[in-house]
Amino acid sequence: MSVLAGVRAAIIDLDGTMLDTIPDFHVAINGMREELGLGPITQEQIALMVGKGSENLIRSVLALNWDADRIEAAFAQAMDAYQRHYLAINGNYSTLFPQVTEGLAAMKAHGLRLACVTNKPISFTTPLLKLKGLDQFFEVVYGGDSLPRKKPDPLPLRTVCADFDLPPSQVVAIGDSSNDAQAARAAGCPVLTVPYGYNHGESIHDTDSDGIVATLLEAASLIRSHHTNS
Ligand SMILES: O=C(O)COP(=O)(O)O
Ligand SMILES: [Mg+2]
Repeated sequence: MSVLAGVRAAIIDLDGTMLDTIPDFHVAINGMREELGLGPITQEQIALMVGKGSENLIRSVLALNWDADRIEAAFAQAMDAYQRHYLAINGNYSTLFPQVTEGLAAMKAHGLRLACVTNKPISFTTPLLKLKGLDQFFEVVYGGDSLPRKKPDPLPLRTVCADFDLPPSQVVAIGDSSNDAQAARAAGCPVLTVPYGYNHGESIHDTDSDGIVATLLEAASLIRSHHTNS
């Protein structure tokens, strides 16, 4: 996988890559639904809708019951309720996927610079990274509302490359979904995917990437092996 040979930095996705946040989403979404007079939905339903930011998630959740006009009429109230419920429990039900901390530590030890780019709002992201002890690894963190456009647009990845003063070919993106892969391809970054996250109900094998890694620790080893071989 020679595309990894010159890699000097990594951009890591959050939901579905570092943290299993579906249980947090589940509590917050059902809290919002209850306020709107709607019944609870399952974690499995929510996992199909996560990855394209809060607005998309709320619209998808409401579309289970309501038509477009009704969604628009209630959207501001729904977002307000969702944000309030999410911030009240942010991180309490979510867990680290296996070997995330070890993988990030290994990447740092190999001299890689690290950024986190997520479609999660930055007001959720910053306290969550801190609570889970992940903030220490990242020089740069962008949420879904930090920049004018979010993934799958390449802007957040290109911005990190500029921040690090590195060409995209030297910055690998690692994520769990086709959003991450599309953003990376459009930015010109190599991309690795993990198979355990949320890929809109699609197999990660159908997503265009430079390789599937079982954990972030495996990603760290793979990047290192290409350094030492190059
Ligand atoms: O909140 C989301 O849409 C998920 O975001 P992420 O997978 O980009 O971290
Ligand atoms: Mg993700």
